[in-house]
Amino acid sequence: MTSTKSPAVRKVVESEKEVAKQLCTLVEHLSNEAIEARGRFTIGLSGGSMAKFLCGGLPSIQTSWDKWLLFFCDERLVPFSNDDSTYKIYQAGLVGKTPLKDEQFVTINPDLEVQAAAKDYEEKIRAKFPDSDWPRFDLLLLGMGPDGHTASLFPGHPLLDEQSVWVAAISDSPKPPPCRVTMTFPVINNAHCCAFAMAGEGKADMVKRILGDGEALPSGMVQPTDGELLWILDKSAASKLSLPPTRKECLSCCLQ
Ligand SMILES: O=C1O[C@H](COP(=O)(O)O)[C@@H](O)[C@H](O)[C@H]1O
Repeated sequence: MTSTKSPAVRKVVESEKEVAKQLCTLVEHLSNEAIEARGRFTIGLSGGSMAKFLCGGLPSIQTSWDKWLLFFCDERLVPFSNDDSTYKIYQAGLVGKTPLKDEQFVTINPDLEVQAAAKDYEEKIRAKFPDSDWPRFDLLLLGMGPDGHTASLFPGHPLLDEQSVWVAAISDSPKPPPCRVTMTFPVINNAHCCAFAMAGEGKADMVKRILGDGEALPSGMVQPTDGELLWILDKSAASKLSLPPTRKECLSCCLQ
């Protein structure tokens, strides 16, 4: 990994619908770029509102779907039949509605206990990134909780300092369900691109604390060392930022 950090590109749009549209345009652009450059597209998904943005818009994009490999930035350790399962949401929202097949999702094994599930998930990722010290995902899509958490990396939690594993187990998540697995910061910050997307007034205070005041909360610790960082916000989520600039020279091609 190199040590240059990219400044965040902030894109502020009118509405939640526009956030989803911008996000799906970004995914389309980066998937085609990655497939052309590296022959495949490796994307990490998040749960919560991110799943709604993507499941609505991705079915209409133009991409070589058979070249996609989909991972989870974090996943809740519950059966795939449980409504808390992030895989369940994407499976229902994308398989059958796009040409994506179940086999293209790299999923956790929800039958394992949490430490074993993290180890197993790391091995599955390692198999797709052989001979790598750290995996280099094309795109990691991240959400931000009201406490500033991202993936399953929560404020004040010892996992924020985890530097040795690709995937960590958490059994005391402050947000239910308590048992989850999560990518760690060295993995997240080694991606070609990390993108946050969010909408609504409920995100505004935390957006200001992180992007405006620079507080070192987990979402603010997403700083790719040699990649792009993008925050797509609607007007309400950006409403407490005094000046929401967009750095036009970067990623502008796909975010008009
Ligand atoms: O629990 C989780 O929360 C975050 C944020 O969710 P949101 O609905 O506020 O966007 C999500 O990114 C993460 O994947 C999930 O496990």
